[in-house]
Amino acid sequence: MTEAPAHPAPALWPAPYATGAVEATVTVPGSKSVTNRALVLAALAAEPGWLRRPLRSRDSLLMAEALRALGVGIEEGVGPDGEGEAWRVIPAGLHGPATVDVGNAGTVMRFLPPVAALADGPVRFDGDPRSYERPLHGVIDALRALGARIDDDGRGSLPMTVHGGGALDGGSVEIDASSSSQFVSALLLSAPRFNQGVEVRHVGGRLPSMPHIRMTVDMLRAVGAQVDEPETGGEPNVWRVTSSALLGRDLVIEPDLSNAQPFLAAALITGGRVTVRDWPERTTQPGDALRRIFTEMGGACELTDLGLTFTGSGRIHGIDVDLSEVGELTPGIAAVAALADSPSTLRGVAHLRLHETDRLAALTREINGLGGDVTETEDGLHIRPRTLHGGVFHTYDDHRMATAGSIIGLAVKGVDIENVATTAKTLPDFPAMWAAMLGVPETAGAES
Ligand SMILES: O=C(O)C1=C[C@@H](OP(=O)(O)O)[C@@H](O)[C@H](O)C1
Ligand SMILES: C=C(OP(=O)(O)O)C(=O)O
Repeated sequence: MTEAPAHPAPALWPAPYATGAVEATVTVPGSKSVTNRALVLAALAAEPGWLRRPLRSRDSLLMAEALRALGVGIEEGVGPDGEGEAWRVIPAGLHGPATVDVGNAGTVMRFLPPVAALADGPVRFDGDPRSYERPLHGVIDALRALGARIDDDGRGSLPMTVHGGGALDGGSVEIDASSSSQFVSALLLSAPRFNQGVEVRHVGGRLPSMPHIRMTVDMLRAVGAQVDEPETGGEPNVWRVTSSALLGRDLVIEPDLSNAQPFLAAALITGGRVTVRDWPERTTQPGDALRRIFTEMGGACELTDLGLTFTGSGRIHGIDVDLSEVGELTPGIAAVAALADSPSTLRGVAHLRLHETDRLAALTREINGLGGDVTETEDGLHIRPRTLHGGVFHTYDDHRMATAGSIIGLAVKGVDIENVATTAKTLPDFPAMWAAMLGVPETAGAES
């Protein structure tokens, strides 16, 4: 985690305080994880495809821009049925030289180097300062073992150049993906285009974010790839993808259930009722676990034809929970836990120290800055609820820190979120959506 910036003065957004029970119905934009996988798979397909209701945010636009730089056609417009936004993806030969800005998007920095290895020239990868600190060695080492040439000046991280050779051998590789499941997803997504496909064997400590690997496998199968994996009878910690052509599909992107979290939390915290439209009946998104986790923290949910309705009970309970599978939900759960009637222990998320910021340190510092009592453990947080007071909640360029602070602001007067605009990484309209949920005017400071 970088120090909270002292100069220039950060833009502050007064987080709206909820004066009563929140009653709202919300449409949450498309999933970042599904959109960015769909873009990669469509770009590697043998025929054009459609993405309907894609997420339009910093992370997905960086992915689209990078694929365009490699020669892929991506036309943004409305779908053939005239309903909502749809992007047409037209695969083409992948060309270098090209440059890719990954921003601070894990999906872009991990999923695209294998695609770049298939290009016919050098592809330079660079990004935000934080992207230099996020682990990438799993992808770099694996690609080298599979036949790619990569110049990273020996750092094992960004910036780097992938010298695409027009094709990649592929084959068997061992990786330690305990610091990010995205290493596995990255290799699997491009593997149908490797000459020999791939066999990825994870050999390190516990693999986090398993639902995201399931999402990768499901989406590969949906475009015709043949995948063997542990959960359908394969060897533990081994994934195999066969070399094959991929279909161009017409895919409707699910709403981002992790970005639904603050809205469901609003119902939980205020004893209100919030419906998130179009919640999928079946999904690999980790956000689906909120149904169980938030119910345990106080409240009830119901899945109907309209979506998921969560009703708060007026009480918020602490929770002892392993979040290893659903790490990206941790900031929002920590925020709710800080307002609960009993302590919480959040476990299994040591790898969050390598996310957009060191999320364990950032949550501890910012909740304690409002009068909270949070301690870091080896693999998570221990949160003892205290009466909180207003103050500045710093976000460290982390979208989920901004939404976590906003959750606390619903119950605590005078919380100012520094740089709420960082939510643009995955949810650019967050301040307006939050104000609309509460029926209040959008406040200043949100636009900078
Ligand atoms: O594959 C994906 O789309 C993601 C995987 C997870 O990464 P880690 O396994 O690095 O936590 C998750 O936290 C991230 O938000 C999105
Ligand atoms: C960890 C996250 O993002 P990324 O895809 O950049 O890893 C996240 O969105 O919580």
